[in-house]
Amino acid sequence: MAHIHALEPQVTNSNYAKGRNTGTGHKFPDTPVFQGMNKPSRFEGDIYDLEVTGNIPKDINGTFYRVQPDHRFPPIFEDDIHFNGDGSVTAIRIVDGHADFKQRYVRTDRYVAENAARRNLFGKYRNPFTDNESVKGVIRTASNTNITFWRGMLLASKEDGPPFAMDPVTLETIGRYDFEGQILAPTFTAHPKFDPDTGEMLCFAYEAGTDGSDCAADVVTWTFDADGKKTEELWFEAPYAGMIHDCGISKNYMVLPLTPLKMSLDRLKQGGNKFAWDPKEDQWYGLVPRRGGKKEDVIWFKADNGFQGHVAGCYENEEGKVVLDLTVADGNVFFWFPTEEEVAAGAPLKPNRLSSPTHRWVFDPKAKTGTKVSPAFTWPTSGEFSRIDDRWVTKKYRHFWQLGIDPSRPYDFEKCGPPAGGLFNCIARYSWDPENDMQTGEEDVYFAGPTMTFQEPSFIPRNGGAEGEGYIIVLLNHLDVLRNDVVIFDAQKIAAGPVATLHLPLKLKLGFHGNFVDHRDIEEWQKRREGALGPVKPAREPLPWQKALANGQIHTNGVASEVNGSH
Ligand SMILES: C=Cc1ccc(O)c(OC)c1
Ligand SMILES: [Fe+2]
Repeated sequence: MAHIHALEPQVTNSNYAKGRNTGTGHKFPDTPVFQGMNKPSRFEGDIYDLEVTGNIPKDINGTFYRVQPDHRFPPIFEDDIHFNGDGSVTAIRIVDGHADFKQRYVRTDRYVAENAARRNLFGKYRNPFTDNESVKGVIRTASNTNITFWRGMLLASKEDGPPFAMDPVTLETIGRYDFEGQILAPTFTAHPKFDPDTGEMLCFAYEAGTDGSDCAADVVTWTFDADGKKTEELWFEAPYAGMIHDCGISKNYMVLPLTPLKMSLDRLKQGGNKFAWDPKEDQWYGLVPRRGGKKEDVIWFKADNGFQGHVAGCYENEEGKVVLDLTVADGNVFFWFPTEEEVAAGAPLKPNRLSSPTHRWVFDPKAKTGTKVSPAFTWPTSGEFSRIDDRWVTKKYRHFWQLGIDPSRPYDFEKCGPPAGGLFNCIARYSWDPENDMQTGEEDVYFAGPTMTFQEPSFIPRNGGAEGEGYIIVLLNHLDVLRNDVVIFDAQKIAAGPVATLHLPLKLKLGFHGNFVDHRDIEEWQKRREGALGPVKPAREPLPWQKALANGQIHTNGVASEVNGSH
């Protein structure tokens, strides 16, 4: 009798018929989204004292957190996308030249429901019309995009839902976090920003008006002071219902990049994609006053079509204008959300060949809304995932680090296949040159090698150091042997290569964002929370849209903002 494995090519897809999970098998799709480096890891566990090549600097005492989408169960739809995977958090605790590893899923409401059913119940990315009936009204977010530290807790976030709080030491999920009842909106950004001088958290949400799935243009911005009290809340409308992923903050403004990836409720109802790329639409930037602003005060700038990546720095220059530096690609980065025309034509999905330089925009707060702008200049860095020394958020900064895409370098296609997640084969420090009007500057580049790519870097400040003095910590993907390392560079000497390589005995997934947290901050908050402040309080009540749904009410646009009492 043939061994069962000999039959594998025939049985692999027994789980899918006509693109849908039939429930007859328990295997992930055979698509590139679930293969090779992208194969679900689904691992939770701990590794004490990782193997190290080189020396971990003794002055690092803290934890590097990062989060990855990692589907727990074979998806309902065979063509599911990476962005729809469950959030799974990595913690690399570094102390005294040693490093320990921990990996845990975020126990979202989605996780809990699917875990109990031992199967996927939520359908397509941000399309509740494709869900199993049993999870109607359950918060769908997978909390898979960023992990930030706030007042003694980690917040795992994804822009389609509220954040979930986790314990920074154990990675146990505490629960959905509503800022002690202060945020009842259905959505929350994956890119909250922290003002290093005031201790405030600046955050926002888009598609924020009703149930988080209305495809409308309602936007809200919030500020929390260092004591966790909400001090600002401003509701307004974006020029169109598109994606607003990252933001920049200066001392007096928040800048919201609006990307021409458009939402459509009709499309969702037909079981289609959440977003469609619109190559004819402008990229926009909303300039939002940080203090006491009214909705009439929000100024929108537009520029020729482009796809905004992540923000490096943002600050106000000597003339009081707002400078925003970020990568902007010249086409649709999210090729899995093609144009409506491409979908109608059944065009196959394929990555676009794009250039992605770093743009500098300079916005005049006295300009009229709708003003057309073009970049002040561009630095042809060709990359993504910019980071700075976060102590310089809101300030004129010198250094940023970015992953680079350099197709002129050797790549071992035979061993690695197409580069999963993009050919991020370089990491670089870029330092604006004050002698050259800060328009270009020094490039300090390290090439990973022909079988390796990087994930997003994070900066670790050196105690008492000047701007950019410290380390860069970053995940390295071994695409040939499907394993990950964590590498640490001297932040000022990237080209010199890693000072330490921490070897993981396993493969993670391609993640998105991460942050380093100094251990003194964790300890200080532990003391406060063991004392008068008390433990982190998760949300106690369902969100307004959930209550409305449970009462059979139709949750119309504006209901949530009335509940929030802000108009
Ligand atoms: C990188 C951007 C991005 C934008 C939206 C998402 O839902 C996401 O999920 C991982 C990632
Ligand atoms: Fe992001």
